[in-house]
Amino acid sequence: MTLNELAAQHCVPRRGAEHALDAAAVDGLLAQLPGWQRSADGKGIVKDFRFDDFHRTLGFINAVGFMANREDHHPDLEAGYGHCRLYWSTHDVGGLSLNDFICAAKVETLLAR
Ligand SMILES: C[C@H](O)[C@H](O)[C@H]1CNC2=NC(N)=NC(=O)C2=N1
Repeated sequence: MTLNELAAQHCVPRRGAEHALDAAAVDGLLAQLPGWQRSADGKGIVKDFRFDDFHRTLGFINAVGFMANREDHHPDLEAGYGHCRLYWSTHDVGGLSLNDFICAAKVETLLAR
């Protein structure tokens, strides 16, 4: 699946370990997402986004937050003056589901220009 095909999908509720993606599926999807990596805990994917100043960082956070509410799928955020680290994981699955990759792809399209 390409980045644009991922970004065109919408999250659906995914609950239970049967929705967890295996290592090969995660590798295949990560290959479509520039700069995204597995998190240290192995249960998520992360990327740190850099911005020139605080208001650009906050604008990004607000755009991500709006999308996340629409999708009912929410990232962990860690931010400072010029950066925001996003962490996507599916709590209801206890690891990575397709929802995490759909949202990561949507973040990439938010930034595309
Ligand atoms: C009912 C609703 O779909 C769930 O509570 C959603 C809300 N947002 C969520 N966000 C994330 N990151 N993981 C989830 O499992 C999750 N579950």
